Parts: sequence; structure tokens; C-alpha cells
Amino acid sequence: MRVVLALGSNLGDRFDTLQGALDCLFDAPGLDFVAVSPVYETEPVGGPEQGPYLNAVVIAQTSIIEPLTLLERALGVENAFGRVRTERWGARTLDVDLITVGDVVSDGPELTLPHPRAHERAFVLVPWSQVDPDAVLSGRRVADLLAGLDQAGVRLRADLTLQRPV
Ligand SMILES: Nc1ncnc2c1ncn2[C@@H]1O[C@H](COP(=O)(O)OP(=O)(O)OP(=O)(O)O)[C@@H](O)[C@H]1O
Ligand SMILES: Nc1nc2c(c(=O)[nH]1)N=C(CO)CN2
Repeated sequence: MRVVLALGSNLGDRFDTLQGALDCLFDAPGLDFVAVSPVYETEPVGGPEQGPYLNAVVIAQTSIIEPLTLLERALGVENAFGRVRTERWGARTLDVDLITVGDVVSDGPELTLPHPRAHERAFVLVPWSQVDPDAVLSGRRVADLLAGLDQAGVRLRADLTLQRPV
């Protein structure tokens, strides 16, 4: 199954955190790296006043059948990078969201797939469409979803390039 993950950071050394998270995600068996998007500097959406984020999207291939196991891996990587949960949508050293896991649709208390807010988030859809121009989310082309969104707060950081995990 193909997996799409979104990474975000707006505290500490944001780029180092994204690269570290990428390496850490693929550090154990079960998840194979496919591609990573460019890095974008993005205005924070929602939550209290906070600094800008760096965001990127990672495409992976997985042999893990259970999406909750993937969520555990994502939350484990967040914790490894010192994430402290305070306010909803508050600043964080690292956020790892599961955007889609194959065609899985789920609405459990712990895991909603596809991610329930991905379709309205330019900070997810812009990097995703760059790394996969034909991407589809809940039956709609990501490129079409983007056409209806304000992308002004999402700026390419051409000076920052994530390396494929070692
Ligand atoms: N698709 C998903 N990806 C990641 N977490 C999810 C998903 N669906 C549900 N969750 C749950 O959401 C919980 C809270 O996530 P988190 O604190 O990262 O939210 P957030 O990043 O602040 O906001 P948002 O959910 O809007 O991205 C996680 O512990 C996880 O159980
Ligand atoms: N620009 C930006 N804004 C956000 C982000 C994020 O990653 N980037 N993550 C959020 C909660 O997941 C809430 N707001």
C-alpha cells in the first residue's frame, strides 16, 4: 500500500527536525521510502499566534497491513523529537500526520483516514502535488482541490532540500 505522510515543524531547528524525522520514520522495517517533496515555509493555520512552519510531504510504500501500527510509528517519531502537547493546533517541534494509507477509510477514535482536514490544507496539498502531480484524495484530484484554496501562505524554500533517508 502507498502511504502519504505530512511533516511539520515550527519550533527549534525546523529543518534538522524534518530531516531527523524522515530518517527516523524509515529506520525500522515495514515502511519503504518512495519520495519526499520540496520544503515549504508556511503561515500557521488555526490555533494561537505562533511562528511559521516548515512543511513537507513524504510518500512511502508499506507492508504493514494495520494502519494503527503506522499511526504508532508516526506518534513515536513525534515523541522522539520532543513534541509536547499543550494547546490544540499549538506550536510544535514536530507533527507527523497520516494523510492517506492506500484506499483505507476509517473513522475511529484514534485514527481518521484520509486525514479529515487534509483537503482544506494548502500546506499539505501544495507539497503533495509537487511530489505526486496525479495525487487523488477521497476521489478528487489534489490539483483540483488546490485550485479552490488560498496558497499565498505557502512558499517554496528552494534553499532547503531533504535528503532521502539513509
Ligand atoms: N490521520 C491521522 N494522522 C495523525 N493523527 C491522527 C489521524 N487521525 C486521528 N489522529 C489522532 O489525532 C491525535 C491528535 O493529533 P495531533 O495532536 O497531531 O493533532 P494536530 O496535529 O494538532 O491537529 P490536526 O489533527 O488538525 O492535524 C493523534 O494522537 C491521533 O490519535
Ligand atoms: N502552516 C501550518 N499550520 C498548521 C500545521 C502545519 O503543519 N503547518 N499543523 C497544524 C496541526 O496539524 C495546524 N496548523
